[in-house]
Amino acid sequence: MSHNRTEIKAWIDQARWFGGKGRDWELGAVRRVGRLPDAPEGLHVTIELAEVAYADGTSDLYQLPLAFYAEPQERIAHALIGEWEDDELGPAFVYDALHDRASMALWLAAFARHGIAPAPPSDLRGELMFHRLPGHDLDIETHSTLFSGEQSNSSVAFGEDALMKVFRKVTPGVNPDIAIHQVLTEAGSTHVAALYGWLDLVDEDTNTTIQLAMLQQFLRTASDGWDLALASVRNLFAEADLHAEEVGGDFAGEAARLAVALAEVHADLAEHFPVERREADALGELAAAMEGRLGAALDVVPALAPHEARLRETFGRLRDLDAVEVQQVHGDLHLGQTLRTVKGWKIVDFEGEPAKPLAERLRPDSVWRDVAGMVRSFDYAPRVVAMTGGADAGGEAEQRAYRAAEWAARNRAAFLAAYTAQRGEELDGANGVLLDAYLADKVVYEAVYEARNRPGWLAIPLAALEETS
Ligand SMILES: Nc1ncnc2c1ncn2[C@@H]1O[C@H](COP(=O)(O)OP(=O)(O)O)[C@@H](O)[C@H]1O
Ligand SMILES: O=P(O)(O)O[C@H]1O[C@H](CO)[C@@H](O[C@H]2O[C@H](CO)[C@@H](O)[C@H](O)[C@H]2O)[C@H](O)[C@H]1O
Repeated sequence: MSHNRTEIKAWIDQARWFGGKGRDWELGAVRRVGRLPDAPEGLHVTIELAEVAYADGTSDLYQLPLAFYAEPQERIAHALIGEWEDDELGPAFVYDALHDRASMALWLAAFARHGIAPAPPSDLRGELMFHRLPGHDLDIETHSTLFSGEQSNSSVAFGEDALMKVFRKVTPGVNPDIAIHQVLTEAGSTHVAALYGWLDLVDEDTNTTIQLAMLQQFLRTASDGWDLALASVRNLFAEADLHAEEVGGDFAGEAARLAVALAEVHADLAEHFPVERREADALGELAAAMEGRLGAALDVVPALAPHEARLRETFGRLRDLDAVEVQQVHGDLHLGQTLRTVKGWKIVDFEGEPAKPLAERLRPDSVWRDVAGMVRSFDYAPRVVAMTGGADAGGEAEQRAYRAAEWAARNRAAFLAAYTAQRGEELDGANGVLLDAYLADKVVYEAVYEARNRPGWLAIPLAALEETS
C-alpha cells in the first residue's frame, strides 16, 4: 500500500506526542495493522505503525490511527495529514482519526461489542483485539473529544463515561499502564481510574503482542493536581504579607493526602507484583545507570557541567548502602499525573518515563523514585508561577524566589511527613540517600526533557541545582 511518506513524516515531526524531537530521523516502514469494521460509506478507519529510524541506528514504532475520507472534511481540517492515493483504499483525504468523531465512534462500538476476552488464540495474529473487564456498561451514544493537553500519548474522552488513551510510541510486549491499571482495578484500589478495557494485536512480524490503547473510567469531577498547585502558589503570591500556611489556598493538607494515596498505591503494588531485594552490587549498577544518564545529559545540556561533581557524589553514596527493597512503582510521578476528585486523590499514567526502554520501565524500582518525582513537582510549581506570572507574580524577583522556596519547602515537608508516617518509616539513613539520588537523577532527566521540549523552562531544573549547590 502506498503512503505519502513526506506528509506522514511532517505530521509526526510536529506532533506534541513525538518523543524524537531534536533528533535526526527518517521514516522507515509504515505498516497497516488493522481496519475498524462497520465504517460508513466514504470513510475507512485504519491503524498504522510507523517506524521512526534515528541516525544513531535505533528506532521507535509510532501508532497512527488514520481516517481516509473520499471527500474533504471541513470540521477536521486542522487534522488533515494529506491527500493521496492509497493502494488498498484509493484516493483519499487522510486525517488523524483521533480528531474525528465518526472514526472514534467506530473504536467505541468495537469496545462495546467485545465481551470479556480470554488470552487470544494464536490464529488471531494480525487482528485487532478489543478486551473488556467486567463491571461497566459502555455508553455508546456519547461523542468523543480529543484532549488538547501536553501529552506523550493521545487521550479521547467519550462523553463523561470513559477515557481512551491511544499509545503513540508502542513497544512489543506488556504496556505497564495497562498491566498496572488492571491489577489495581481488580484489587479494588480507590486511587486509580478503573480500567474498562484495552486494545492489542499479535504482530505478524514478531509474533509478540503490541498494546495499542487503554479504555478507563472518566474521572468527571477531577481537578489536575498541577493546576491546583499553581492556583495555590498564585494565592500565596497575591497575599504579599502572608506566609504559605496563612493563605486560603494552602496546599499542605492536599500534599499530605496525596502522600497517603501514594503510600497506599505502593502497598497495593507491593502486594500484587514481585518485591525484590537489591544487594550492594545492584546498587552499584543503579549508581552507574544514574551516572550514565548524567553523562549523556551533559552532551545535551552543557550547563549541567558545574554540577557534575556534586551529582556524581550523590549517586556514588548509593554504593555505601547494604541492600534495599524494590517493587513495581509509577516511574514518572509528578503533579500532572495526579487528579483530585470528590472521592480523593487519583494517580494516572503508569507508563513510566516515556523516553526509557520498556524493559527498564518494567523493572522493579525503589518507591523513592516516585517520592522524588513528587518532590521535584513541588519545586517546579512555584518556579513556574514566578517565571510566567508577569507583573502579578508577587512583587520583585528576589521576593518571588523567597516565597517560591517557602511554598516548595512547606509542601515537600507535608508530603514527606505523611508518606513516611503512612509507611511507618523514617526519612534517614538509606531512605535519605535513596531520596537524594532519585532527586538528582530526576533533575538531570528534567534538564534534558526541558531542553528538548520546552527550552524556555530549562532554567527551572538548572535553578534548582544552583540553589542546592
Ligand atoms: N481517567 C481520567 N479521567 C479524567 N481525566 C484523566 C484521566 N486520566 C488522565 N486524565 C487527564 O489526562 C491527562 C493525560 O493523561 P496521561 O495518562 O498523563 O497521558 P500521557 O501518557 O499522554 O501523559 C492527565 O494529565 C489528566 O489530566
Ligand atoms: O506527563 P508525561 O509522562 O509526558 O511526563 C513528561 O512531561 C512532564 C511535563 O508535562 C515532565 O514533568 C516536568 O514538568 C512538570 C510541570 O509541567 C513538573 O510538575 C514535573 O515535576 C517535571 O518533572 C515529566 O518529567 C516528563 O516525563
